[in-house]
Amino acid sequence: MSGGARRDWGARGGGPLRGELLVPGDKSVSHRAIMLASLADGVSRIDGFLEGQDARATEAIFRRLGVRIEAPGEGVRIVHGAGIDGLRAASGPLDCGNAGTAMRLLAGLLCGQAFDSVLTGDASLSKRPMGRVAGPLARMGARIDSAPGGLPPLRIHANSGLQSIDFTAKVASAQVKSAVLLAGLYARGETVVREPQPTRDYSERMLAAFGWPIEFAPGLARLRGGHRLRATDVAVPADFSSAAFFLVAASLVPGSELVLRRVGMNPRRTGLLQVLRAMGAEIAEENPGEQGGEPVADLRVRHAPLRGIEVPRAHVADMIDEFPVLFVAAACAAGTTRIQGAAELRVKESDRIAAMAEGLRALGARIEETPDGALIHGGALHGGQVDSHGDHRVAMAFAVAAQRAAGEVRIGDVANVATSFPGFEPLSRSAGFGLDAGPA
Ligand SMILES: O=C(O)C1=C[C@@H](OP(=O)(O)O)[C@@H](O)[C@H](O)C1
Ligand SMILES: C=C(OP(=O)(O)O)C(=O)O
Repeated sequence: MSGGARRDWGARGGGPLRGELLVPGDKSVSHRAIMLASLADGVSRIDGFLEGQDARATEAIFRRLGVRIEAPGEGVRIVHGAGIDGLRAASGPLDCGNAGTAMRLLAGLLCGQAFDSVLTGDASLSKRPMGRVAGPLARMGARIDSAPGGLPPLRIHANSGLQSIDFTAKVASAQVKSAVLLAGLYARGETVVREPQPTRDYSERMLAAFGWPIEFAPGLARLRGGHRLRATDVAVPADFSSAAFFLVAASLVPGSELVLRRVGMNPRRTGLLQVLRAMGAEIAEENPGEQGGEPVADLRVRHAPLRGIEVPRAHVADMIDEFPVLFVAAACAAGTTRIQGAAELRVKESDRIAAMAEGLRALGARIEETPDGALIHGGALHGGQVDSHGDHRVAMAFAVAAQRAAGEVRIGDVANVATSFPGFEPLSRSAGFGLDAGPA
């Protein structure tokens, strides 16, 4: 589940980047579409489903929980909803693979069921903190056992009466918010989640689309237990986080012009766009529209010289998955970029501050790490050997760095790119990236 055999890349600048690209479907939306469609009454169709390992892990888990899911074509799923109380116990543990989203949202959802479940993950997920969901869920009356330190695996005991809570989260995390809201579907009374900074609101929007009464505004969500979900079709937009690699690459490589088609533009996801523009990037939004209740647009990006900035803390949650590639933009910009308030990066698939600082230094960049960010001094990059630490976003960020580096960049341990961005290699090559799969 965690990407299979080790793979490496050899990457180098291949000249200007050009063309029109459609990146795969949004990962956050794909996870949630499977979950809510599985719990709904009736049949839902999902189009644009991400055929990546993370979303497929969630799909496989719901099949094991007794839900019939057909896959008639690439990116299409027909989900025969089991109803809000229709899931069945699976025999054996449920493997979330590399997906923090799967494990944390499922923790919330499964503590509302009439049976016990065990959630496991790969080596990376097994090091990620689950106390942040187990804590509030325990306050709701859930019984969840974890390994020492609040780590996976999680054993979730059958629901013996969940109570609603009014929960003020310490970390800005859509996964924590979603876990509490999903448990709230099964709780008596009104569940309220308050956030220190607003995070992506896909769970809220999608619950509303499936007919569950919910009130939400940036930083706040409230719902009551005891309703039912109505099947609905979901059209998943292209993932902004996947488009981000091309936004930065085309900005950095002279002569480039790329169009990223039909990209999801939920304002809680597009912080990188504001930050890149403040750095001098030329990115235009064209053909704005709507897909599956989400704003979408084509993004046209042209090469432009970038300058370092202080990244506003207010944007951090809105670009939490884009920091690896922002590190690359900053390392190639004129002047210094300061990142603060981003300690969450240390508990993602890898410690993304350490992984990016280590790799960019190996390519000649000057970076000072801080506990919650970094100071990145822009300059020229040379070739070298870097390690992605098994982290998909770190691997793709270094493939972008290589397009601007003076020599070849060898990137170790890239198999996990398939968790979020299947087809990254051919798609990026079609845009002009120099990128080969090398020997291990
Ligand atoms: O809810 C989601 O779908 C996600 C929330 C974010 O995690 P946190 O909630 O841990 O910040 C993000 O990093 C992850 O890729 C997807
Ligand atoms: C952090 C990420 O995902 P998850 O938490 O679902 O593993 C990511 O995709 O960058």
